[in-house]
Amino acid sequence: MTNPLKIAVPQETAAAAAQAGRPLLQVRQVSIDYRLSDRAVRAVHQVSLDVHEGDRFILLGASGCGKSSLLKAIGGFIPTSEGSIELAGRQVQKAGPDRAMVFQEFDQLPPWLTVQQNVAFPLRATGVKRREAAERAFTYIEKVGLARFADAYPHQLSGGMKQRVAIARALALQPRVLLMDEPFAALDALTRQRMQQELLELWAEFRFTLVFVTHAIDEALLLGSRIAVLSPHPGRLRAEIDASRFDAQDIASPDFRAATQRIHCLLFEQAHA
Ligand SMILES: Nc1ncnc2c1ncn2[C@@H]1O[C@H](COP(=O)(O)OP(=O)(O)OP(=O)(O)O)[C@@H](O)[C@H]1O
Repeated sequence: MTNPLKIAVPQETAAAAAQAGRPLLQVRQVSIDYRLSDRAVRAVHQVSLDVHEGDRFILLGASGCGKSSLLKAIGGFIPTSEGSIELAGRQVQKAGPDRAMVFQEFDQLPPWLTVQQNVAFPLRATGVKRREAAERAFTYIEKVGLARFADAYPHQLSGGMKQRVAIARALALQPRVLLMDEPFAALDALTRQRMQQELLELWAEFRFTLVFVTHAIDEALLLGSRIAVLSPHPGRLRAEIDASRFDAQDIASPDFRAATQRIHCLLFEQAHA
């Protein structure tokens, strides 16, 4: 069955990029500094990454290593100090609907809007007609299993349900890249596991390109097809790991444990470097 709501890919750009064999997202020698009143803090130092169409790309590192800063720069929310970020061959300079973001916080949904309105609102803001926005919003609300809650307000939902709404809202925009900043970190362990599984199911259906920030090694191995391990403060690219062979059934396997150990060593060694 064809899916009319498959993530939209501008054909000419995608074809051109694919023809040139270029990654969808190119991060080149990017550094990010924050200016404080008396000094500058370097959060990210000369990181280069290639993210290809359909990748589930993980930015993994200890707290404070600059993962969120890098994600925000990809989103166009903060500037880089040096280097460049290109999406489909175009320089990222500001935020845009081609990069939808899901955050960790449960309060990312305007509380005065229903679930349906929360998902439809950004679509309307990007010029989608009212009826199409309503239909598309409801389709994605169904996809995340919240059809019965379309008229509920955020305060009537659990943390996991709010994150599902945030995911539906982001996917409904049909972005070129879905950016997720530790979206499950504030959930209890069981809900987190369920959400990870659901995210993989959504990916299997829509094959979106995902850039996902986490500090949890098991989450990175489960969700990622590729993992960029970042060293601590300022974040530098320490290693890139292929994680495409793992899924939920592998968690107890020797291969999964070995990969966990290897990443642990990378993080541990660098912490003492
Ligand atoms: N707005 C800001 N102003 C000044 N410094 C900042 C700002 N945001 C982040 N930083 C600093 O930049 C560094 C990287 O922060 P960032 O939040 O990107 O790291 P992170 O790896 O995502 O951390 P966490 O996992 O704890 O969220 C930290 O030292 C942090 O204190």
